[in-house]
Amino acid sequence: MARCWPGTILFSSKAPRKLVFLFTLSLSVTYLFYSLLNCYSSLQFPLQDASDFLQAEPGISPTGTIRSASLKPDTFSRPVPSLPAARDPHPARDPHPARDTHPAPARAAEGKGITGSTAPQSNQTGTNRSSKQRSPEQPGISVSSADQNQRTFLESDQKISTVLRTSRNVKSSHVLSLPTQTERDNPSASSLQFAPGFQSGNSNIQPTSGFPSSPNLEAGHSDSDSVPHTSLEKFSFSERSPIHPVAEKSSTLDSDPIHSTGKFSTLDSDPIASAGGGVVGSADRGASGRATPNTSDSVSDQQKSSRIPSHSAAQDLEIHKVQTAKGIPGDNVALTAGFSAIHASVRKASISGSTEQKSSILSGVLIPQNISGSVPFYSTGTETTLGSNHTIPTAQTSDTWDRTTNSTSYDSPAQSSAFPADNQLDSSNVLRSESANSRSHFPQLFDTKSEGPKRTSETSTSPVLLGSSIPESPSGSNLFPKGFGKSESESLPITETLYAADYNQKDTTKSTTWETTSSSEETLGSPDLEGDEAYKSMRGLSYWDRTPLAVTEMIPESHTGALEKETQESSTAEEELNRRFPVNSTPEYGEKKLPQAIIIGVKKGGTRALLEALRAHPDVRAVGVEPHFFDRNYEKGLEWYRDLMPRTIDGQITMEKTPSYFVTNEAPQRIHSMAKDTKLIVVVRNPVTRAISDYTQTLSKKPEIPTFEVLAFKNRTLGLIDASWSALRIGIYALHLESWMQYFPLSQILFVSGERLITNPAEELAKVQDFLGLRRIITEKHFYFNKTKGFPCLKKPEDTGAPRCLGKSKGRTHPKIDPDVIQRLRKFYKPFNSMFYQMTGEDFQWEKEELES
Ligand SMILES: Nc1ncnc2c1ncn2[C@@H]1O[C@H](COP(=O)(O)OS(=O)(=O)O)[C@@H](OP(=O)(O)O)[C@H]1O
Repeated sequence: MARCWPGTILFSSKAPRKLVFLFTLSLSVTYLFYSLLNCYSSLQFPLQDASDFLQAEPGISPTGTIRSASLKPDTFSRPVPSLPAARDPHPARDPHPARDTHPAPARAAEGKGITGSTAPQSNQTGTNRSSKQRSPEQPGISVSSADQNQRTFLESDQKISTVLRTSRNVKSSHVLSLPTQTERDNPSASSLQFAPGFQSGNSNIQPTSGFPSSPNLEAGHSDSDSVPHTSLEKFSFSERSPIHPVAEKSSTLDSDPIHSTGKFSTLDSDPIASAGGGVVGSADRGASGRATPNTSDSVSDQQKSSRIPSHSAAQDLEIHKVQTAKGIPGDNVALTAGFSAIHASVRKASISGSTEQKSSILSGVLIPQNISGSVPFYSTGTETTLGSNHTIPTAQTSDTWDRTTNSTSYDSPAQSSAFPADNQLDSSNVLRSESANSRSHFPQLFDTKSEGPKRTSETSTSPVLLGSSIPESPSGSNLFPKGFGKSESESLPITETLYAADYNQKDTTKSTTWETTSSSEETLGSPDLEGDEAYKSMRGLSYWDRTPLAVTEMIPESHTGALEKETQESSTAEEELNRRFPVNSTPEYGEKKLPQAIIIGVKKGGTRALLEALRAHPDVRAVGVEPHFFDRNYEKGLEWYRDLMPRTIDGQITMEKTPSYFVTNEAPQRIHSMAKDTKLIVVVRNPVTRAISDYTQTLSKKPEIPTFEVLAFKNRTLGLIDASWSALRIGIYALHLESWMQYFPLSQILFVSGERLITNPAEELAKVQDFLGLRRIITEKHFYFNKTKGFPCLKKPEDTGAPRCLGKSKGRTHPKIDPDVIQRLRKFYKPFNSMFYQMTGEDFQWEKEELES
């Protein structure tokens, strides 16, 4: 050390002392100068603690329960990444850029037809922008947020904070702040303290004036109450309404957040799987009243397990024990509130986060074990098969409007039974779903071309949560699940193994054996139309009836050649009809355009009924079958797609419907890339009924499949719902919607109630016509309720031709499902439904309907 000091050398020389002194002095001064300079630099860039990157965002909540944060402006040299309004967040990066998107704007000037006008033209921050059905003035949940309809992702090396979304009339922000490494290593540290309300099972729920569209909600209640608003000091997302300060005093969810009698709900029981009272009816179609053959649960859980490889029953049991020991019910309220934030966080982490970060985001958020009474458990999961190409060939499909009799009658069969107490829930499914849904945003983790995640060290922690989410101690002393905060290699094997097993075996088995997955029955080229007779009778019907298909509307032979096997087996009735009875009612003029509006979902929601009704509109031209372009046939290119479309003339809009788009990860980006002003319509239906309908469709093709009850559970004994089963997963609408919200403003998406489409089709059609910028031509005069069919059918305004009902593939008799299972599923979906209501600003009243059934 001394040798390095120059003064030592100098002093040992023979130089005069004065010189030596001066030289030493100058060296000292220089040294001092640089030291000071260095010190100054440190003061300028004190990067000691990642939490320093975050600063409270002013003006959100005086109580500080909202932990919205933003980057200190001088922290990074690069600008804070901020998502623009959904209008054009992702400039074209599509392999098939649309050459001619929509000449429709011309029509806008004429005041008819679709235009791009409803796409956000500015960076509006309001949530009810252009939807004619909703106005910004509408009351509803109001949750404070610094940013409306704007997302700001904040990240640092150790903390990720996400401010998420608003919806039409709901201003909200979800903030997720993840623990630092230190916090993870020392879980008992205060850093992972949940806000008092949350920790004690409370959440900062805002009582609101209710949804604008929910006049029938019980007084004093609002579905917004059931929307999970959690407030955590850290590790949380929270929402609160400045206009409902009382919420601070009482803000809890009870087991029935939506229909509880108190002002506020209390999350002190498992909203998903807790004991319920007498139940409540089956999810059978309320309008038909047809016989419902009993399909008893003939396959044991063990049998099912053997068929559906999953994580072991022992693991399930372990979870169960832990939960029981802690008295902790499963909970997906927290999950519901969380998955958006999680989704976004994962997405963000996928861009820049470390592997560990990715892992901690999910497992950390989803397994907050110190939350008494609201601990979600995630066991092993499987990947979903959504968007896969497994379409079961249809032997008896129909999509025509039958000639039937006229009457009006609505039946509403209801059953009830006691719902056994059970505090188990398998939310892993949701997590899997989330993981799956993150695929498109997680390119380095998922190979979207293949069925499973890439087997790289990077991917290993992505499916997260599964194995590593099993709590370490039932005592609650450990705040983190096994593997959390540990090295990647420590926690990885469990995750990797279980995930791989589930993914590669279980779902594949399901999807190939008894799964219809996302496919509906109207795949391009597949026969979903029946009754040539009915069709023949339709020819030449007056304007409001089904627009006769032009010859050009036929699927070109060249197109069908490349279609899937099952779709090649027979042509559609439409094709057949056009072959036999070529019509020239729509001459070969006009041009084929890419669709300006698409019914993107949901499968079994009532999409065919909607499209057929719309096709009665003279300004609508729609391809009769499902092109599946954005999920299965994308590589064929936009010209292929366009060529499928019917010709349109000025003032007409082109439409198609493919319900599986809604659950296809790539679809939002692809449609956005085609035309960002594309209008999207989603017909939604009670997810439980939808699932049964979905199952019924599969059952009609594959009678040998296990019962619904068997398929619905990962482990029925433990009450672990298998949301990886696509029939269930499709119904988590909020999850899927979020993907669309990355690309489209909500004002560009119309949600149609599948239930109201049956009970009041004219009203729904009015909404749709408004949304599409069409004249309100389809009205109640065009519908009648057909008792035989059990559904509304189109009637003729004049005495020509015949009324039309949808074919026999619509309105199948649902099998009778165990009421307990139905109840379990209702509880499972409830928080997701609530979130969906919040996101859309509409209460679809599924819970109310369930109570009444
Ligand atoms: N008017 C009318 N006629 C017949 N059926 C009607 C009608 N309106 C809505 N529905 C409901 O539509 C459900 C089928 O939904 P989809 O057309 O979206 O199914 S598919 O995804 O295209 O296969 C179908 O579901 P199931 O009853 O379970 O078969 C019907 O409930």
